[in-house]
Amino acid sequence: MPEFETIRSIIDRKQPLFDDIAHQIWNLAELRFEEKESSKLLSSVLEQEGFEVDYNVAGLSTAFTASYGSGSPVVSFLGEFDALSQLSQKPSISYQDPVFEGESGHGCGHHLLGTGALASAVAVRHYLDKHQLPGTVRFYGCPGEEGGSGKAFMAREGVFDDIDTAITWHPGSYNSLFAFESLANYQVSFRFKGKASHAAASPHLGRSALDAVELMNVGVNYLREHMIDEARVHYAIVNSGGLSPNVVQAEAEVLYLIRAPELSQVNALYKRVQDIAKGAALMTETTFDIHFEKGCSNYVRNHVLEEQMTAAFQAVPAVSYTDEERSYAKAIQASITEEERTGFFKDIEDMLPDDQKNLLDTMKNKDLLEDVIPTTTKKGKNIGSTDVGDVSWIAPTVQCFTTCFTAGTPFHTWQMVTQGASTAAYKGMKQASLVMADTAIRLFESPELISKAKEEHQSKLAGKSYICPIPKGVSPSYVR
Ligand SMILES: Nc1ccc(C(=O)N[C@@H](CCC(=O)O)C(=O)O)cc1
Repeated sequence: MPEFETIRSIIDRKQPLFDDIAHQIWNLAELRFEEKESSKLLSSVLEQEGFEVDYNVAGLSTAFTASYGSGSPVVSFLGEFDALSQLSQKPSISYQDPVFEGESGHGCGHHLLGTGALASAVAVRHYLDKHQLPGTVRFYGCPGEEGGSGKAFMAREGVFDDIDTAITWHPGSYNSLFAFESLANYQVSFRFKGKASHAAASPHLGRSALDAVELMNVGVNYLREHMIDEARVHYAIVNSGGLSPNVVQAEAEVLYLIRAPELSQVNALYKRVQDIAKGAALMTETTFDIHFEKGCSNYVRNHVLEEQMTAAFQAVPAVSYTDEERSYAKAIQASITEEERTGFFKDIEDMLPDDQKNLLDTMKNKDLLEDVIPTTTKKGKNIGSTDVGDVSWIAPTVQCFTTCFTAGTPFHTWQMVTQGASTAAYKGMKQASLVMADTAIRLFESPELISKAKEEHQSKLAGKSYICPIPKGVSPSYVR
């Protein structure tokens, strides 16, 4: 069993630095694959801690790895640090107010995610030294999770091939294992070309690419009734062909995100969406080409590792909040709708084991949930997609959520951005660091757990092996 006090004292000593790094990344709010400064901040801490750092990993300028120690086992932590566009927001307030209108913000807490995972790697590095434990601890600086699937690009180049396990977390509004599967997806754009013309004088000579986009979307909307319930297809018109209604739009582009529980199902849907695009082109006498942006795999859970993380959660004391933190959480609650809050607690109810549903009664009165929510091995609800899925196909992977935000805070909102800079969020980050470090040390101390986790992994994959959903030759796409 890990000496929890050792882990805690390492992290305690360095926590002011970690909080400062997270806060700087929050301020930078760099978008996918452009996280130059954020990546540098994290890698420089690891360099100072004696890790060997590789930059430009997999040809991505903001991806890096940092390793400490040698030989096996190789226990890794995954850290993200990208922000979301259009979510600029002032810190620690309870109303929407951007710092700079239209700029980016950390609406998914990745400033905490990357820094919290880094703190675990640092703690484990010192712990290994102190206890003379063999093996390698590695931190993966993973850019572009949002709409970029940076980890899938890294996986395509074999960057994760020698790891034994991967550990990560995600900031959230409760403490628990990440007890969900996630959806595999493809992100693909369809660029239609038509012919410009004067829309009043010679409309008969024009062929509208925008019409093609609209017809394609209508076609896909009819497809929805005839696809599996768990699938999701969304689109954004990223080029509507211009701002003049009196010019027939000669070009237009629509970006699709196609999701399903398995990549094979995504692929089948993708073929049907392509047929719809062909139909739209035929109807409008336009042409189109396809630009494959990225894809990611579904997340494979590992219960052997989850058991260790559950034990780690029990070793870490519950966070206590100040009156000020509680009243801030309450103030944010005022901006969260009844439906959002009800849905949030319904999700927790679904997650709880049948004989522990009563835990919900006390939680329902709270804004900041310090409780650890027990989970089961049953399939959780659909939470979207994550490129952690790709890593989970390569090696046994485990993740948790910790409470960083008030109950019911929806992801990708100004509420998440503003709370991301609050002291309660940093407490959640620290709790995650402690849980992840404790989990990792359990694996270093009992490598047979890794063998068991690998057996489970092999049996879950049932003979299949990882195939990167992103074809060779596709390069990462930036936010437009
Ligand atoms: N623990 C989480 C992991 C991922 C997400 C999330 O929102 N992911 C994006 C990723 C989309 C993508 O694959 O590009 C999504 O599902 O829309 C949310 C919580």
